Amino acid sequence: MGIDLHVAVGILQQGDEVLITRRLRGSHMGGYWEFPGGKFDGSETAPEALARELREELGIGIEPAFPLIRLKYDYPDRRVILHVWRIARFISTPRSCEGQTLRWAPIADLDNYTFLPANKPILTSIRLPDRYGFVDDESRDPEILFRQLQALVGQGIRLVRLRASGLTGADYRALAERCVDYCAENGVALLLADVADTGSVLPEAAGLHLTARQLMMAGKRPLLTGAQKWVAASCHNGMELGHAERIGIDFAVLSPVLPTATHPGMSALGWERFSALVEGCSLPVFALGGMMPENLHFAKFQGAQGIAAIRGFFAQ
Ligand SMILES: Nc1nc2c([nH]c(=O)n2[C@H]2C[C@H](O)[C@@H](COP(=O)(O)OP(=O)(O)OP(=O)(O)O)O2)c(=O)[nH]1
Ligand SMILES: [Mg+2]
Repeated sequence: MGIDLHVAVGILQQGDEVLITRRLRGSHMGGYWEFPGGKFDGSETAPEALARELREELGIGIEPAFPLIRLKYDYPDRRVILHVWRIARFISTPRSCEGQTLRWAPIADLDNYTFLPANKPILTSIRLPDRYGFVDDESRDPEILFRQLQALVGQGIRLVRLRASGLTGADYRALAERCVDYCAENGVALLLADVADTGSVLPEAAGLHLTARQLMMAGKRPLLTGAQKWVAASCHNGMELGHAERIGIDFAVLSPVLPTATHPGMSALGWERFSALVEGCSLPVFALGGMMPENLHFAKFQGAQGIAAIRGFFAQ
């Protein structure tokens, strides 16, 4: 395949709506919906290409916020590398400068549009928050675990993994039932631990989070019934990330990024390695291991969707 085609893509959001555009018939992949943007010119950086493309296509001036996701996709005739950025602010009202259809679409309705086939991870990334909290205590006490969930939700966390490694079978299921109800009332997406343990609770939850071991044993993405479920996976290296991507996992958590008190013996990846691994993977990836709220902004510039933590969200 020819050279890699670098493309800058901008996500403009107002309230619950994002700006989508429809590719002109006659262009590469004409008729599909996409996000505004276009190819890098010469030695432009992503923010430079984005500023120029959005001026040309929408007639607006922009201030980029941070990189949301970077991904690679092979079309039959070309490989594209999409550099997707969130836009912090824009000046003047976006209008169609090239005859393309523009629409402010509610994020909840994006599945109703036929997007370019490369865009699936972008849609996941837009829907995901930038903080992922784990309920994870060695404790076997469901009360303690439930209070951990309440505390995470109290911190504004809207995506939670119910790991509860000390509980199995009916005990885990009973806790999961309680947590699913609480999360539904509070607008929180709850990911459960294991299909075997969750049974009838699973359709009520937002999805599943697989351990690295479960991931590597899975020959395909677990099929979940119900509207728009997520399957996430824990990864520690490029092989696991690659497998997650191949079997259609929606997003990953990569760890340990920094040394942690909970896994003192384990050697940390460090940000440089984290960044390189994320660059080789086209899924949204959360950074886990020693994460504190103040790491969030930096993590995004290292390619992360955001940060995941067990205790870090409660640091003083
Ligand atoms: N703008 C944009 N391009 C995308 C998205 N997803 C995706 O696969 N692409 C691909 C399609 C195209 O092959 C490539 C963008 O190239 P393009 O032809 O639109 O580039 P451009 O805006 O500079 O257009 P032109 O100057 O060639 O007319 O990236 C997306 O969401 N937005
Ligand atoms: Mg374009």
